[in-house]
Amino acid sequence: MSAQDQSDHIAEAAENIPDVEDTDYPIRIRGLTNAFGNFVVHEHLDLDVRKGEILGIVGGSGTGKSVLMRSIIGLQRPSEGAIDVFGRDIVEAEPDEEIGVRSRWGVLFQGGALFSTLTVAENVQVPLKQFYPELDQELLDEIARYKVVLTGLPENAAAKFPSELSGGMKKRAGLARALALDPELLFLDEPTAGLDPVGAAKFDELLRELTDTLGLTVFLITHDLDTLYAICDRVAVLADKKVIAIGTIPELLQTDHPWIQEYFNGPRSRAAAESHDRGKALDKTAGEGS
Ligand SMILES: Nc1ncnc2c1ncn2[C@@H]1O[C@H](COP(=O)(O)OP(=O)(O)OP(=O)(O)O)[C@@H](O)[C@H]1O
Repeated sequence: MSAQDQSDHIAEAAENIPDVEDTDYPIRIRGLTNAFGNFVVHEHLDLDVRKGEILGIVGGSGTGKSVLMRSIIGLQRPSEGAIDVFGRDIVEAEPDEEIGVRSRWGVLFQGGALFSTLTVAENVQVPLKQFYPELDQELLDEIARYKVVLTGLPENAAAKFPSELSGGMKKRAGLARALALDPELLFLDEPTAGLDPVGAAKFDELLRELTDTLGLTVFLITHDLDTLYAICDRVAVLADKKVIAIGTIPELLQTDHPWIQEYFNGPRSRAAAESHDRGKALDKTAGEGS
């Protein structure tokens, strides 16, 4: 497809995005197609992310969850389609062009992706220096310390290198960096992968708490069924190159797509659901007793 054709398709898709108050849906995607050569990952995919929600993104391995995230943050130019973030067109913008939204999101990539030669504080300061080069070092240090503590790390973790941290601490440090710019939108790619169940549950708890207190909207790629039950408001399912369903888990269970049935009705999902229900019952008992 020529560059002109590509632009025409994108412009056409953009017209299909209804003109609503952008704050209701910080992310709106219409007709997204991503392909690598002849291999099509997404085909005419639509998705709306609601303000204030934690949206879980699930799908089999290779269904394009990470590619979808990369498209939204402008790291993967789609072959067709429109992606609006806070009402700004991401697809048409050049990667370095200042379009006023890049500082409004934070990203935690798969594996944390901390710079190994920088301390945690210096890692947190990377986006700050990029967007606010005029900030003096004293203020940078203060902001980094605050973000470190915000994510539940001890203050002395700020001076440590990633190699000196446990897996769970590294995830928190990555989260601290993702929160450096006080974003409204947070993208997380499998944040609890590799954590033990207790560490994963604590990370989930932290994420829910931060989402509610900071008013975040969260795009969360995960394979972790406990995470889906514990903290996601809705779940979007990627299959057949599209978002085939989106809703709460009970709503998804109403659909008869085989992957959804297998995923949410399988033994692992039932165990996660039961554990979640037990947790809620215990919370209720504790609440009544106090
Ligand atoms: N830069 C690239 N070049 C070629 N193919 C790519 C590229 N990036 C991703 N792909 C392919 O696109 C498909 C979707 O990849 P993606 O990483 O988004 O999957 P995923 O759903 O996140 O998978 P997983 O759950 O295993 O992490 C895969 O088949 C992958 O090999």
